[in-house]
Amino acid sequence: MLKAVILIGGPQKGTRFRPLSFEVPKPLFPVAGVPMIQHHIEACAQVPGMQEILLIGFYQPDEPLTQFLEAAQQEFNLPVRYLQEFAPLGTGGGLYHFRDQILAGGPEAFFVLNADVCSDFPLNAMLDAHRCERHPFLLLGTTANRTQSLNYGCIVENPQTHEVLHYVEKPSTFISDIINCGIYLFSPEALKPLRDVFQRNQQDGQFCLALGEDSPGLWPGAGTIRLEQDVFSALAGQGQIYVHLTDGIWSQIKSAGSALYASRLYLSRYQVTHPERLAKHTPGGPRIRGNVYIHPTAKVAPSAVLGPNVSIGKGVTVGEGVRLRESIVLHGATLQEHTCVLHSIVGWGSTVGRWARVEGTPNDPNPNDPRARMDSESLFKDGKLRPAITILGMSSWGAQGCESSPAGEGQWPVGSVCSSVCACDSSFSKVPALVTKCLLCARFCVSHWGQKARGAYGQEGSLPAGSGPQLPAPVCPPMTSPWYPLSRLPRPDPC
Ligand SMILES: Nc1nc2c(ncn2[C@@H]2O[C@H](COP(=O)(O)OP(=O)(O)O[C@H]3O[C@H](CO)[C@@H](O)[C@H](O)[C@@H]3O)[C@@H](O)[C@H]2O)c(=O)[nH]1
Repeated sequence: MLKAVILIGGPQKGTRFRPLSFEVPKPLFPVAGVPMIQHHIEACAQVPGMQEILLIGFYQPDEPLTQFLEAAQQEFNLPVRYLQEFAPLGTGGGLYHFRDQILAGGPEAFFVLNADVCSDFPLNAMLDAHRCERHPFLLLGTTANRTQSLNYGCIVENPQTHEVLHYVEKPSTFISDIINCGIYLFSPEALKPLRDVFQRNQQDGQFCLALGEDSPGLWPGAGTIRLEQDVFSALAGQGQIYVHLTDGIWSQIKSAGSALYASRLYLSRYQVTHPERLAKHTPGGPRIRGNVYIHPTAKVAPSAVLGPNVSIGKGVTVGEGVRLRESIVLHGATLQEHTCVLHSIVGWGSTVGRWARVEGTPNDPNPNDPRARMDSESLFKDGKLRPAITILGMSSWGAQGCESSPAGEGQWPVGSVCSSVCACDSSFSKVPALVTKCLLCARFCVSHWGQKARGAYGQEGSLPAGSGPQLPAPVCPPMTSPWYPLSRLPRPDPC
């Protein structure tokens, strides 16, 4: 009997995924048409002997999460339960805290999966490897180039036995090109080292308290366990941790750009795993190029051209003559006639006006380097904007375009792009506008052509106070360049 645990983190995690993680918990963000962790659950459900899947995190169990769990239980005919940590317990703390639930029923082993990875999940191969030797810890490893390996847990293995001899989490200098995929198979004995770390942390805590020190600054709290540093690094070279190497698909999903890349990987995998999810060209239907997912409730005009690598969510409307490529269009969005959307994510309920062009810059791994991985670094480096996909945030006013928005300055729906002079009577209304959220400080912004494109954070054209997430003071960099690829939006008609 087997179990699986998916580490889903919580609201404080996933900051690089903003603004998309404001609207849904990051693990539920749709990648290739289904929530990110549904890919994990599907893979686990296919392992013979899988009895239960546990999600561990520190999200409040809200409606979307509850609905997702119910739907997953029905679809996979397996118990899928959420266990909420009382506080962020790190990657190992939740496993120790909920050890009784994990070990209930006596599983021979349990998988542990990070939620924010995209993979073909070679779980059966890992299980075969585990059953030969029954080591307490089996890690899935893959390769990365020298520079990018520093962003991951790095593994030095014995090439004959695959024992992990040395493990360093995100080293500052090169250690190894074998990286930790965040996918593990643990035997029940793996929980013993976690108990040792827990007890040691408790003793450290008592020591700190005895010194009268403020404990949070000095020790992480008895419950917090970092699987990578506290367990893997500590036990490497002691015959307990082994690595199973894969050359299958794998990528982290940290930023919105990496979600688009992951969507492409999963869409191509659907050819083998779920061909029924891929749209096919039918007479009288839209033209489909390459791998495209269209939710059955979406309305797509026959003259639209979609693909490759497009995912269209529930209730989306795609107008006549629309061109969509390398993009995700989320629930309830509307793409009006002749819109062109490339390398972008169009947020929930957004409207892109007629003839608008929304284009991001792909930042995929270098195709000439077989070991290259997706970079998920910050949007700005050395004060300069790095190439990135375009994201339109969610529309707060539902699926309305600027043309039909309520009159008055600052009344545009977030996420809309106005392609023509709009009906509202504001000083901004005579030029095409993009209404979005600042990717860094999450304030609402309206960017316009000309001078008003700059310095618009929460000032001119901003949405009414209280309409967005209340966050601390903004951390926007100086506006040395527009933060959005404005040059790619349609220019206003000079007349
Ligand atoms: N339940 C729970 N989950 C957590 C917590 N903290 C993080 N997680 C979850 O644990 C996973 C790892 O998150 P991070 O701590 O952000 O680590 P990382 O930078 O993604 O690096 C990890 O994954 C890499 C592969 O993607 C590894 O290479 C690396 O070694 C490490 O395991 C994510 O799925 C995250 O949601 C926590 O306190 N509680």
